[in-house]
Amino acid sequence: MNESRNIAEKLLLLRKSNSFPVDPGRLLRSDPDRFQRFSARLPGMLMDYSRNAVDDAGLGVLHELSAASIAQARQRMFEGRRINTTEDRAVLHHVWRSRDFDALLTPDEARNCRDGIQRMRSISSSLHAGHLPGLPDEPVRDVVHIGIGGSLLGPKLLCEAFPPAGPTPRVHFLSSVDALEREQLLPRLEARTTVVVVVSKSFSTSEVLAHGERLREWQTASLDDSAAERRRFAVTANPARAESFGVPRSGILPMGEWTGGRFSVWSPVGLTAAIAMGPDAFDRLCEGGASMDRHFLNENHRSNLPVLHGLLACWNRNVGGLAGHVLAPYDSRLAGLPAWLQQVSMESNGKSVTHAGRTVNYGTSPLVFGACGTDAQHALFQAFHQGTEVVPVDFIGVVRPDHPDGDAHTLLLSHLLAQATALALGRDAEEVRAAMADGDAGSAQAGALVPHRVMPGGRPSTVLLLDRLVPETLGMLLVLYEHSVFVQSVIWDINAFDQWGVELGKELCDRIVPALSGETAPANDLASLAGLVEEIRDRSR
Ligand SMILES: O=P(O)(O)OC[C@H]1O[C@H](O)[C@H](O)[C@@H](O)[C@@H]1O
Repeated sequence: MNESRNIAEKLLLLRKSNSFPVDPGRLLRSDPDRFQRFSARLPGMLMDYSRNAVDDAGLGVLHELSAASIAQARQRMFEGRRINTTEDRAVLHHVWRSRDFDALLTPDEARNCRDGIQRMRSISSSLHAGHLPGLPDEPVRDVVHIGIGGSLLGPKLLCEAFPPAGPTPRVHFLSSVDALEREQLLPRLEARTTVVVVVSKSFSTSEVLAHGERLREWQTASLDDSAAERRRFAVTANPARAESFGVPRSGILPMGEWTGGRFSVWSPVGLTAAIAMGPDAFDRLCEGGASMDRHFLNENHRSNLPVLHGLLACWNRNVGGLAGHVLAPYDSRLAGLPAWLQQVSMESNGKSVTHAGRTVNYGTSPLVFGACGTDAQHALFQAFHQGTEVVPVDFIGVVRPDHPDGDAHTLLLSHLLAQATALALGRDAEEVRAAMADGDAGSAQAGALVPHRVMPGGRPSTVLLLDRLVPETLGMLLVLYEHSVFVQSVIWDINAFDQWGVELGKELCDRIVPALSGETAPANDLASLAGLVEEIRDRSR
């Protein structure tokens, strides 16, 4: 019997035992040392998981059940085994962080990657400085990054976290096939001072090609062919397609078949980010990420941040029966983090069959969402405090601000701590009445308010603190999440590295286009759409 499947099933049994989960409010009130024992540290980072619904016994069971499976799966990934079995691929995105290409790649691949990193460095260094590579007299003021999913979310997050220090180069992102954004952008750009970076592992994604073709047309309307080509770059695992699209070979950077899109920001897929933050800062990001890889590989599971984070996610999902997971970064520079993790978690672990193809009887990826605190407090948090769904929250804070307003920063971090505390401890009827004592708590009207003001508490959360938001700590944070998601996949016995679920929609779309544009009637198996297709066509006349 498969051991990983046993872990998830045993977690379900714990849920039925009624001893778990444990109210985190009760745990915090009864154990003054809980913070010390339920927190883990790395230089530059702290994870406080004391507000989770797990006690020593539960944590012990989690470690006991999972230790061997995690160690084995982790070793297989870092040894370069083909753990993405449905696509028969190794999972090697971590080599872009360690840059130790020779250990796991063929000599040709290693050479190609090293060359790719060097060219990425020199291209990004010129563009960061505001001119075309090798042509200091050709200014560049705008960079348009075209990509979707894994070919966009990581670079966008990094560009928001570490934007260029000066007014240029300005960075723009085009993803959705909705053309409005693009058509509003183009009149603001000048072809001679703009470079286009097309990022697509397959170089066949329809959204990306649609934008790419339009941008290519826009370039050639005002530039000769060679000037236009010099302003085009591509990152892909399919260089032949990029070349026939019109990107010169010197502008095509590799990403490797063994780099999953959602884990690709460390590879040349991060070119736009390296242009914005500068190549040195990009290297520091990768170093931070590599340090988290080493920690994940070598640290005892009891103080191993990705292992603990992943196990707690499974605890919440399978023992707590909780279907959501919220990210609340208390730093506007991390606004892109929820969208990035959404893809990393939901595309990796949004699966219902085990490696062996058996349908699971336990929950897998939670529904990940989130928004920056404190904005989220004024929109989402009411439901987290008093709603019928309990949603675990990751609070992410940065201890030292990069602005001079210390009072504002103290207020920001106080909000973070207050929310985590209120979720865990809540406020019972007696406390509500006491809090109302100044007013007329005894009146019938006030009494009727009490149930509305009771906060159930017992709601789990984790606090992740970065000393500062610098490339190294963000690299660590992203890798913490990547490996947490991997740990969850081990417990759930699912392949985190394929995404077959996105295929059917793409195939259907290809067949709907001719019907919607009036060339054909919807095929028989799409008859359920005939009414809608007709309505849309009628209404667009
Ligand atoms: O990089 P591309 O080949 O253009 O793919 C872009 C994205 O689209 C696909 O549909 C997948 O769902 C994503 O995993 C991928 O990141």
